[in-house]
Amino acid sequence: MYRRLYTSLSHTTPFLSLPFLPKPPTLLSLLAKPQNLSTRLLFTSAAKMADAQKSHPIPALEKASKSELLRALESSLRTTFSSDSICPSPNPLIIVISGPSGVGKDAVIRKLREARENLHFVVTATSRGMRPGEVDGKDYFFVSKEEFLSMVEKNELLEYALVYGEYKGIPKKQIREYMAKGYDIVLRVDIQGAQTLRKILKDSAVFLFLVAESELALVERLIERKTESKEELLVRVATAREEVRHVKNFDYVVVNAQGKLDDAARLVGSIIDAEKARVRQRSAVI
Ligand SMILES: Nc1ncnc2c1ncn2[C@@H]1O[C@H](COP(=O)(O)OP(=O)(O)OP(=O)(O)O)[C@@H](O)[C@H]1O
Repeated sequence: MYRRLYTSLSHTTPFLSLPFLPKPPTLLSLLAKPQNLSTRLLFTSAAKMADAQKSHPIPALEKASKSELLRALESSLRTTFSSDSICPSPNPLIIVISGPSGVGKDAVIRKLREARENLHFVVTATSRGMRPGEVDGKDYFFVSKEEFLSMVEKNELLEYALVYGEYKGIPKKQIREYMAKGYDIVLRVDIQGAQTLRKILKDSAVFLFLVAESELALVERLIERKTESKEELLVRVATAREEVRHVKNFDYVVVNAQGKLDDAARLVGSIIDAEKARVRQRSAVI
């Protein structure tokens, strides 16, 4: 092709001797020198290796021990092999788990807590009453409305919201303390909270959206939980329908299908593992 272009140009435009166009390479010149940069580099480093081998011969592989071979390789390369980690340790990660009411956020987090270490599950402060089985300081910090508003006043919360008539908010202090110790942070928020956190944290945190396999499954789950009044149930179901549209603002979507809680928790764990292996790490500052 190159030869054809060169020939046709020099034939059709005789007044142009085309000094800017180099002559096509001859077969001999092709054989004589390496053509591209990588071949040339290979050639050069192979030549260097051959020199090094002459001055520091590497013993026969079948006769030398591993440490003899290591020493010989080191002296050939004129450097020692470092046992330092090749990759720096990953940054502490902030994982935001959200989804419609009753989808299983608490249930998935409970499973995750059993299965993984080095995760800190931020305990949210709330002004709502305690549900049966909940423990203060473990499930939530249950505070009065006045106490909650005082925390807001002192700028102690990363984000807060009024949800179904009750306040919920994330204390900053806990996040800072645990991130300083190298823990990954799990935040459990409703969709409204996730939207606010996205604005504050942008891409420095990873956002997971939990969904049921269908709208029907979600409603059945809420009915079976038996923690809502008729009126609350209606509001939550209507809200959930609207909330599913927000999935596009999240990084990952995890289906928590009926009876498949373990699978959902495992998938969340795999997402955390993948995030820890990212080349460009997220870096959150609170
Ligand atoms: N995969 C699942 N299969 C069956 N039941 C489930 C599954 N996941 C959660 N549940 C049950 O569904 C109900 C709602 O779950 P959970 O309380 O964890 O939801 P939530 O998203 O935290 O709700 P809210 O935002 O209202 O607090 C609970 O009774 C829980 O045990």
